Amino acid sequence: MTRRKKAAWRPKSSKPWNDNRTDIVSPEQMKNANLEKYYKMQNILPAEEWNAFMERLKMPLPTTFRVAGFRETATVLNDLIKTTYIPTLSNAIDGEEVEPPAQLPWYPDGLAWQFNVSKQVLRKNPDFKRFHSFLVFETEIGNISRQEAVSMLPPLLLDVQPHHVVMDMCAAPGSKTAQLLEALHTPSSASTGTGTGTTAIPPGLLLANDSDHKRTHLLIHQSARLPSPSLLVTNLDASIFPTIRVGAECVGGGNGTRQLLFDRILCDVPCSGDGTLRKNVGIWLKWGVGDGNGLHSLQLRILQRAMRLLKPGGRIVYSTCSLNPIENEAVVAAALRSMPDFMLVPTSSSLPSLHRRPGLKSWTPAFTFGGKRELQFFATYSEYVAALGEKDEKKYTESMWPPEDQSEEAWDLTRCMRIYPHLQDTGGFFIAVLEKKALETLELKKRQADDTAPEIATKKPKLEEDVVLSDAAGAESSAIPTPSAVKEEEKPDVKGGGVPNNAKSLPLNKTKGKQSEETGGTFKENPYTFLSPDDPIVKACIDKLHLIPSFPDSNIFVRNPFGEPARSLYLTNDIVQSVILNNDYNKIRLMTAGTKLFVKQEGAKSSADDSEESNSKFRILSEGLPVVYPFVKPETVMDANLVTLRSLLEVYHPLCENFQQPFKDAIVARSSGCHILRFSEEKNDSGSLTHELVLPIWKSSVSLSLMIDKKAKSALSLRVFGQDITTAGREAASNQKVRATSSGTSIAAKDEETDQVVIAEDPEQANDSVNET
Ligand SMILES: C[S@@+](CC[C@H](N)C(=O)[O-])C[C@H]1O[C@@H](n2cnc3c(N)ncnc32)[C@H](O)[C@@H]1O
Repeated sequence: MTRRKKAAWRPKSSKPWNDNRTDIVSPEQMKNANLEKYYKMQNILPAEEWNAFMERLKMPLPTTFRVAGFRETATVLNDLIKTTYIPTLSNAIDGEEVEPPAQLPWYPDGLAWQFNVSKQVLRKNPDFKRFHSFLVFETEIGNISRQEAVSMLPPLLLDVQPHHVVMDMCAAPGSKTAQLLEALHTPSSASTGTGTGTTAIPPGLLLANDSDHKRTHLLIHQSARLPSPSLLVTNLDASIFPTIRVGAECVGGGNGTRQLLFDRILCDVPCSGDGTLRKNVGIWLKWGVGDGNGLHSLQLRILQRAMRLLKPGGRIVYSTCSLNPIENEAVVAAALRSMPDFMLVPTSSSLPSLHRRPGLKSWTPAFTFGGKRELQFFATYSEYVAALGEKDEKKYTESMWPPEDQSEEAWDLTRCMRIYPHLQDTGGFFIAVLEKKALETLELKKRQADDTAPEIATKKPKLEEDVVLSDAAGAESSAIPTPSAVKEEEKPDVKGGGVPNNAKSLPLNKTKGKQSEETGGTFKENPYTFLSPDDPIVKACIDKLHLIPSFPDSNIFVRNPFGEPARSLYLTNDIVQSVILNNDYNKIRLMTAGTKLFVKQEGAKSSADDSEESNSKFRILSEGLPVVYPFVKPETVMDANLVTLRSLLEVYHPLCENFQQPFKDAIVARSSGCHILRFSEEKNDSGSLTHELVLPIWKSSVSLSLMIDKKAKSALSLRVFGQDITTAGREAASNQKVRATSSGTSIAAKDEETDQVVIAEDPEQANDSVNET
């Protein structure tokens, strides 16, 4: 379970950007004798760097953010930051040179930024204020993600491709999940930054898991910002993550089902979090050696489980925001020794402009005994055991000590990556990249080791599943003691919650209701019921949007046992559908899958009473449009210009007859219901659109509505027209003026009072768990 610290560690209120948390810990309190003693003993740094390291630990973190979302949108927004905002942000203020935001040099495509300006500057400088409100709006709608710089690293090193089967084992609140999803939707290598376009429906999948139910909801909220038919979210203990079955046709062909093995796994495990000291200043008061010691066993079990779920040739990134070797190198070393078919990938040449240090080869665990705070260091496990009194429990395992034999090059711990705060003004972090030997290498090794090799060589190659299972068996007989062996789960029972393997070839409506039969335990999610492509609502949605035949119309599901398209229709890709059909969603605690695509337009009136019209009451969600758009016949999309966009933003329901020609005639001729508008690049006196934009509208009998939410409208308005021209935006501005005038307080003074530089806080920060970045 997560080690969540008590109330004293949390902010009293949400303070998004005020990192200098003097409300909790004064600068004088930023010291901890045990912490210093412990890390000095570990020799984490050369002596001459120690002071710089400690000084930096006491300073607030600079603000970092990432331009998020699908690659094309992100690139457009990033260009806007570079061309519109940055040139205005380098003025001297009161004679003081202000550093404009700078791109993190190691982040692909320059999509991540860092800035470090005082609140005074943000208050005084109108250009910074303008930049700030741009960031606020774009963050609220998910185009910008405020994330610690070091926390952006693990997904980059995982090198996810669209065809990969990926798992994020400890995913909540989901900032790294969002990056992984982006990579899954970006053809070509996301890590090298060469990705350009977007894959609307990638063939691979991302399974994001977290054992904390509440935090899993945050994760779902976060990842909904990037609609993906390839996403699954589960709520399980990663250290005993069950076997997932999938139709053989999705994993190389054949009949029946196979165990789903992963190409890529991120283990961003729960940790003591002392690398986040600059942000979570409460750690200065609370840090204890027991935090890391107590987590070692869980961390190791999670990593070992990931290793068993990995395909041959696959890759795992293990990461923590802790500096403690017990949670880092010790876990990696023990895991490698328990499964010798893995190697550590050298990381020194990846992301060349990132300053990092190699992993440690030696360290000395420390403990406190008898309620005393004094640390006792033990160079070996046997010294520790010898020091225990008769009544003392032998709580810790040998795996916490450095391995004696470190001659194996493939397990060289210096291949791990350590990031320290003083190296490039970040938090502290640890990353190890592990790879499992490819199938051919494994088989060759088996043959060499086996006297009966010639006989085996004539047999069919082993299934991936068999190889993994035999590895697991090997692991359990390994000489290295591990905190607790993970049992290989039995194949899940597919009868209650799943359907036969050939479900897709069965009439799909036969699956309706099946999964609702078993709703054991406390898991109370609605079932997943796939609709037949012949379902009248599915057909109406497809017809209305003029989708081409390659649209995966048999992958649409609803979340009720009866297959009633009551409110929302969701879309998966083939492999996610196969996971849903071949597993009991209760047993795998499947919280959500795929992406919501169509929703019923409440209050929509049909102009005719026939059922075809009433089926057209469903509309495409704006978030789902990027997924569907590649399947829309281009000639059915309506062209519109900036004048039309302005009217749609300024008024909630502009009348069709008030639009300019030629759009007026075109929209009048359309039936009521959902339509898609396309705006091309354009510049006029009032605004400028630098990229093609597609938006959904709803036509009632006489008027139109732009079907994006208020915040998205405001953000779009700021981007295109340089100001918030929306009804909501105008109302908010005039209310603010009235409030300021009636209280006699200027808006600037108000800012001073709140003492914040505000961009909507990311949920990670809102939850303020000490053990994460
Ligand atoms: C460091 S945080 C993950 C941060 C996340 N990767 C991100 O970037 O937003 C660790 C997470 O592990 C979860 N966790 C703790 N124990 C777990 C377990 N046994 N299995 C799965 N998740 C666990 C916690 O709930 C927490 O959300």
